[in-house]
Amino acid sequence: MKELEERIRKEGTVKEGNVLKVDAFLNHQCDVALYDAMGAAWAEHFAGKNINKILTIEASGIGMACVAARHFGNVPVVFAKKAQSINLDGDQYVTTVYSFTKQREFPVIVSRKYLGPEDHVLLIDDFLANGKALHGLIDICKHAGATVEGIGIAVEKGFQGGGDQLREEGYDVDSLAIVESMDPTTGDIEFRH
Ligand SMILES: O=P(O)(O)OC[C@H]1O[C@H](OP(=O)(O)OP(=O)(O)O)[C@H](O)[C@@H]1O
Ligand SMILES: O=c1[nH]c(=O)c2nc[nH]c2[nH]1
Repeated sequence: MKELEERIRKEGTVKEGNVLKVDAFLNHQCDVALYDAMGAAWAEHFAGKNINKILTIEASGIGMACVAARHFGNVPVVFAKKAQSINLDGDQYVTTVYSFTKQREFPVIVSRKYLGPEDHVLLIDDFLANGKALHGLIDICKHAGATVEGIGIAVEKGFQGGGDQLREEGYDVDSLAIVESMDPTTGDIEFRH
């Protein structure tokens, strides 16, 4: 998606440790018009798929998933929680995911009330790096008997391999920008086309 690539080039910064910082518009300060264009792009890619729910993971996926839902007939958005809470009741699907930015494992929790065998799910997230978060969400869908219809990602870091692994596993992954390489010394970013 040209608009997203341009924003990454203009406002993104490359940090040591394979970190691309895009918090000026994507995952701290949120450009809602950009989110809307991203939602439209995913809706075009997944047109014809019977999607009745969007599943994401806190925190950064939530905003863009909610805006994207407007392009999928206002389907409900469920976000997996990364901590137990007294506000979470009843039966839950639970798995564990290693967080790329926080560098530790988190429980990933979805209430059984909000995901089941009747669900045809679009997974959405801001970043796809090693694929840990997505595999956690897929794991939860498997436990729930839900069908994963596709995966919509804003920024995939192609060089970390998580996206290609998911494609090899047969998932339809639509990443709106795929970073093929990035250099923290020069700040250069190359995209895959
Ligand atoms: O493909 P992966 O290697 O799993 O990396 C991608 C995940 O990393 C980030 O989550 P993180 O837990 O780092 O932070 P967040 O709270 O900002 O969503 C991002 O939001 C994705 O969920
Ligand atoms: O802001 C972010 N930048 C990244 O490079 C990244 N990788 C996973 N999750 C990420 N979030």
